This record gives sequence, C-alpha cells and structure tokens, in this order.
Amino acid sequence: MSLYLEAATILESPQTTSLKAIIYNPSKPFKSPQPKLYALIVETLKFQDILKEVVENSGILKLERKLTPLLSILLTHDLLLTKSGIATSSGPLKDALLRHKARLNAEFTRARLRRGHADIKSLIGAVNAEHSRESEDGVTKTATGLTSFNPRWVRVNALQTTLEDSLSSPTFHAFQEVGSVSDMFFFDVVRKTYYRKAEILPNILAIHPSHDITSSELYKSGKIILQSASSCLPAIMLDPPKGSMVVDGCAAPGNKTTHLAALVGSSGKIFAVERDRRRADILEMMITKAGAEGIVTTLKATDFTTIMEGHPAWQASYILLDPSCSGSGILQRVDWDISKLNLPSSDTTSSHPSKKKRKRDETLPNGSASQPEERETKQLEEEIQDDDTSRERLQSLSDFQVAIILHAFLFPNARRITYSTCSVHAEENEHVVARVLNSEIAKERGWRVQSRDENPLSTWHRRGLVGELSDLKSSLEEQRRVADGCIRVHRTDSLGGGFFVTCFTRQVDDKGQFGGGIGNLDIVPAQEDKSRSQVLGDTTEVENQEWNGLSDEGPNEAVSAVDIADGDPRSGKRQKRKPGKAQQGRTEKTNRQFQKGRKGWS
Ligand SMILES: C[S@@+](CC[C@H](N)C(=O)[O-])C[C@H]1O[C@@H](n2cnc3c(N)ncnc32)[C@H](O)[C@@H]1O
Repeated sequence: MSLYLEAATILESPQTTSLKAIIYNPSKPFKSPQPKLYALIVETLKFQDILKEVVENSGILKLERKLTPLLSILLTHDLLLTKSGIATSSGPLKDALLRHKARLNAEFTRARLRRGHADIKSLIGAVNAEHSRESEDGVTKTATGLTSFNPRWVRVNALQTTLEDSLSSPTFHAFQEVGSVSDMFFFDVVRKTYYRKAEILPNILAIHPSHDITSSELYKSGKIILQSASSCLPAIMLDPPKGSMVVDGCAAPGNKTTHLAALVGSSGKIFAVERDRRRADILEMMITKAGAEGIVTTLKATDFTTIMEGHPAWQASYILLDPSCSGSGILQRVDWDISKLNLPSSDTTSSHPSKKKRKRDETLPNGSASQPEERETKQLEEEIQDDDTSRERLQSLSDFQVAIILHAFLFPNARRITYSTCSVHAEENEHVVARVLNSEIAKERGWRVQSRDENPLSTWHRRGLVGELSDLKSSLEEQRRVADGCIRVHRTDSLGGGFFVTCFTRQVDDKGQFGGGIGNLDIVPAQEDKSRSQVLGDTTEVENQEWNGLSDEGPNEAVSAVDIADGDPRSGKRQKRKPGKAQQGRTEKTNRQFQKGRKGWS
C-alpha cells in the first residue's frame, strides 16, 4: 500500500517545486519505485475529473470509513484504468475498494458514455490529447484567456562551436526552422522544429520544451547552454567589443559571464565577482565547462562594492550588473500542478492521517474558540502584514541594487553598465533607475540611460514604464526617453520569464574624456567602438511585428582557490599601480560624494 500512501502524501504536500523534483529528490527517497510513483500521480491528475465523478456517484466514501477522497481516486484510477489493477496483493484499503468493484465499474461506464466515448480507448485518447495540448507542451492559458508559449531556449556557445555546426550536429540535424515561437506549438504531434531571431538574438534558439537535450553531446561538452532569451538580453545590450575588459559584478551561476566571454573572445578579459562562496564554486564549474577559463578571472567570495582603485578590475570599460532581486518574473516550469487536484466530496470527508487540517470552528491553539469574525480579522491582519513585509523586502532589495549601481558609476574607465533583474516590480526596476540617475555621482560622471536608438535591442516593443519614473528629477520628456531606454519582458512574452534591463552610458569626447549626463537632452551617441551590431532605426515597426511572433522559459540563473588578482589589497601582494596624488584626491572626493549620495537614497 506504500505506493498509494506515498502518492497521497506528495499530493497533500504544499507544492514548492516540480513533481519530478519531489519524486527524484535523492535526499528524501521514497519506498516505492520513482517511475511508478510519478506515473500514478500524473495519470490520476489527468483523469481526476472522471475519477471524482465515479467515486462520488458510487457513494463509497460514506460506506468505507478507511478510504480518504484522495486514496479513493488513486486506487480507483488503477482499478479502472490500468491493465494490472491495484498494485498491491491485499490490505484493508484494497479490500474496501474491491467490495464496490461492480458499482465503480457501472459508474465509470455511465461517466464515459456521458462524455460520448464508446470505449475506454477513445476516452483515454481524448484525455491524453487534451493534456498534451494544455500542459506538457509549455502552452499556458492565463487567467485572462491569453495563450502563451514557453519554449526551451538554447544559447550556442561561440567559444566552442558555431550555430551552423550545432544545427548540423546529430542533436539538431533533423530540426526544421519555423517562423515564430507559436508555430512550434500548433501541431498535434510535437515536431522537431526550432525558431531563431538571428539579427537580435544571435546564437540563440528556441525549441519545443519536450525535447530533452541534456543528454546530448552538445550540452554535455558545453557547446550549448540552456539559458532563457530574457537572461541573454543584458550581455547583448552591454555589447562589449572583442578584446575588451568587462566586470560581471554579481556573477554566479555564470550564465551571463559565459555569454560575455563568448562576446569578448579570447583576446578579452572578464572579472566575474561573486560574494557567495558556494555559488562561486558553481560559477567556476560553469566557466570551465564553457571553455572560458582563459578569459575569465573569478573573484570568489568577493563583494563587488569592495573593488576599488588599485584592483585590476577597476580599469574595466564595461560592467554587467545582475544583482539579487525578488525573482518575481521567474517562470517555474511546473510539470504537474498538484495544487489543482479536484477531490471527490463526501459527508465524511477526512483528510489523510498524516496531515490534519484545522476545521472551520475548531479550537485555536491558544484554547479559544475562533469565531468567524475573529478569523476574518486575523486573516486580514495576516494579509496586511504579508504585504508590509514584501514592501519592506522590496525596499531593502532596491537599496542594495542602488548601492551596486552607484559603486559601478565610480569605475574610472567604464563606458557602459547594464542593470538587470528578473523582477516585475517597479521598485526594483524603474525606481532604481530614477534613484541612481538623481545621484550626484551620475551627474558628476555623466551617466545617463542609453537612448533606445543607440541600443542593440531597440526593436523590442515592451519598454520601461514612464509612470514609474516620476521620481526622476527631470522633464517629462527626459522621463519618457529614459523609459524608452529600458526594456521590460512579460512572463507571457515567450522569452523565458519576466525581466527588466537597461544600459547606462556616458559620452566620450575625441580625447577619450567622459562628459555630459542627465539633463543633457542633446543626446549624442557615444563615440565608442563600432562593434554595435544593430541600430535598426526605422525598421522598428516591422521588427515589432516579428518580435510579437515570440510570445515565452524562466530565466536560468552557476570559483577553487580564491582567485584574487595580484593588485587586490587582500591578495597580500604589493599593488602594481598606485594612484597619483591628483587621482587619489579625485577618488577620495568621489567616494565621499558616493557615501553622501548613498545616505540620501536610503
Ligand atoms: C541574480 S544572481 C546573478 C545571476 C547571474 N548573473 C547569471 O546570469 O547566472 C545574483 C548573484 O549576485 C550575488 N551577489 C549579491 N550581492 C553581491 C555583491 N555585493 N557582490 C558580489 N556578488 C553579489 C549573489 O550571491 C548571486 O549569486
């Protein structure tokens, strides 16, 4: 009986992760074979409506006190829908169900005929078809009736292979290109298809989520990396030229670090900074797997805000900031939503013995009987408290994100800085942008948000929310320009989850001096490298339509001996370059302003 009891326990537990992750978790093994357990739960969930109807109409829950609604549908599933029947030799629960076999069979026949199926085969076929369309295939129907598609996104690792070689490899050679993401979801049978938007998402492919490529040689060797399109946007937007020096300020697990490495190539240099030692281990593994060890120096257990003058990373020209955030945009690929279990009702409904829920008028733990009004007030209070906690949390995340950007603004040679989150909250997105642009540092150093037309992702239709930039101390026109310079991705946009990214830049004059800034409405495109692959200008309208063909996987978000470079004061070695007096003075002044600015914003 342990198979059914274990299945019931799983179905009753709160769903914090996918069903597969629960069943195949090595630290919490089940007695029953995992594939059997998985199949029983998935199949019962698929047929839950008809099973519920059969159990309710048979009235067995009133007659058999040992059977719970959940156990009754699990057992009835195997009794009626499998060739081998209930998978146990004997026992009180099996006996209880078998006493009513004839009645259950009769109700099942009625329920099947009511659905218009002459035989069981036809019923099973129809239920399977319905489920393959609606849940297994990454097609989500939102509450508003919108259909969104969740392909699996794959980034071809240009450090190890090319897109062409990947497409002709055994993994992909049978795949055919389709014109939009939605095209791969409209066949009854999943076909081997891929979608790409080469001009804007170079080396990035979308495939149907049912294709598991993790056992392929391409994946195992690091030639392809599973990374959502949303998560690829920051490196594309930063667009560091080949051979440039880049800092990835919040790097683990390393999706964006390895993407940056592919962009700067073997002549480039990346410092990947990660505060958390354990996460930094994964970062190092990912860098090795991607073949980027020669390009990336990992700064393990290092806080980005401690990188100062004298550290080699201080000289970087490009900085990618993807700091910790609330993660509210992340899509969970839930294989089976066990929370949507539709249980039979009975007058004698009792929950599973292991999980006793408090009934409506039961005594509260403090001994007092809860009255309905009291319960409602308590619930309301809890909700308000939850809301305050999340507001507080967002505020502290936002303060931390501001501090990270303000520190990046101090890097003397930085010309572009991207800031991204996988959050949908304006507090972590537009509000952060407004706060850093209002800072003294931004004004002194000439930092502004890159205009849409300077930006490789100018054709993406969903931009920042201008209404959330009202704290920006500037004209409405400038607020609009800033909003337009930000990119938002909705969870339903098919790029793999909700996302926000923007790029800060500053002008460089002919002598390589930085200048200009917010309030400078005379936007002159920065005189920088000519590496920008796209400035698509007036093709925007057409591009928007093409982008609209994309419409969804969640952004995937992976260092040995501490790899602190010689120049780092903590390395214990003499710093290679000491700043001159003038430079020292400027840094101290700027640091004081920075601290002042920081206080002002907290
Ligand atoms: C959202 S994750 C980054 C994901 C990563 N960019 C990727 O694409 O794989 C944020 C990371 O920043 C790290 N972090 C947070 N604060 C930091 C700080 N002050 N300095 C360095 N790393 C930090 C966190 O430990 C976490 O690993």
